[in-house]
Amino acid sequence: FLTFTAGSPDRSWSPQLRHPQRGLRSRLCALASTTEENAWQRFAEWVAARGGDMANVEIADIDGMRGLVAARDIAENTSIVEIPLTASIDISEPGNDADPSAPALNLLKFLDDPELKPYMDLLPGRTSPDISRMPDFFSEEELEMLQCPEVVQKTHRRQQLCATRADESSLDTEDVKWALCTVAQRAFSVVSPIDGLLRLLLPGIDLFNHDAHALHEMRVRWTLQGLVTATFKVVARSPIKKGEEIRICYGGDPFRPDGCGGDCTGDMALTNAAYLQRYGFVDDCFGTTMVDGKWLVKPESEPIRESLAATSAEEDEKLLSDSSLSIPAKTAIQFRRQLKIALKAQQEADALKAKAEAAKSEEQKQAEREAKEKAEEEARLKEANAEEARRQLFAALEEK
Ligand SMILES: C[S@@+](CC[C@H](N)C(=O)[O-])C[C@H]1O[C@@H](n2cnc3c(N)ncnc32)[C@H](O)[C@@H]1O
Repeated sequence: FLTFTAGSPDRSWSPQLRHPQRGLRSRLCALASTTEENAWQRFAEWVAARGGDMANVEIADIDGMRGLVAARDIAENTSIVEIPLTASIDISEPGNDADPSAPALNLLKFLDDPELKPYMDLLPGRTSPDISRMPDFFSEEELEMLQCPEVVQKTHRRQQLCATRADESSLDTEDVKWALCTVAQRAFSVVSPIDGLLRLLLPGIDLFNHDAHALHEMRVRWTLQGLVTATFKVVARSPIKKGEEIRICYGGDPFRPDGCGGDCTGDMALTNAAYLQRYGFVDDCFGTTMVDGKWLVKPESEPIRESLAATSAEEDEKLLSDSSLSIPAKTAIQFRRQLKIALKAQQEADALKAKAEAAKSEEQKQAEREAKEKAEEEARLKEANAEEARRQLFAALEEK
């Protein structure tokens, strides 16, 4: 692992907004004298001053991607990072939960708050790989390369929303898109016992990269100390050695306890369409492939299947060996290749299942039908008993 060292500043990690009212030009000049290393140190000190604890980790460049590595050995079941609610940045827009542009506009308002500078200085900027891989920044040609009309349509809607909001607020559309993507990648949705649904930036916790197999867990604990407050932490679920990169899982995996147990309808485990649109990358783990496969064989996915047929996974593989591909083009081809792999796997599994079904004798099929009916009858009975118990309880309470 390469930890960030002093050297020429990498401006791509800092927001590059061009709005003259915001005095960003002078801020970008000031940034030219910063280095990743001292930006990290200022950030870690800032988190500590706000009551957070990041002493167990440090920022690093791992094969070209920024993330967190263990600064020391970390024992199982201990906190890796802890951030109190008071160190979070609330970008919620009360009463407007459904509009993704609302927290994005709030992020833009906070961008030049001197109090928050150590955090804002670390946000990946408009030209960083993290942001360039978001479909919102793809050209029309690159969007077509996804071979997925559903994602293209959703991206067009997001682009239109950003253009409208930029127009209404006299902002640059690219800046609103940057903010929308940054919120999608980094903000957490949290249900507060007092305030309901909140959109929070959790400085430090948003530096963990994704691994579908990661065991480490994000937890929140609400407490009443005069005021309601909370602590957000990432807890080690296996021992971690100093220098190891630490990741968390962004979406459920069907095989994890919080996943769907192998019959996912996509509510818990994310599809690659969701990974791409929220985070700008493609996940090739087995669980995501399975969830993609189930999504892609559905009748309503016919337009996607037709579009994917334009090239084969093998052709896509060959295209990916071209080192001159732009970041968006590479991301788009990785995406469509992964969908083809998932679709083929699901179709083959379904064909095998159908063949096994056809090979069953009439007696076997009859026995299975009877077992299914029996199980359904038992479930109905159980529910009826529970309902009766509830009814009796309410009747007894009413009598009292
Ligand atoms: C919450 S941030 C994580 C920290 C981020 N890498 C940084 O430097 O600030 C999420 C973003 O990190 C990148 N990322 C995280 N995990 C990744 C993975 N497994 N593959 C590719 N990119 C990943 C993506 O750009 C994603 O949107």
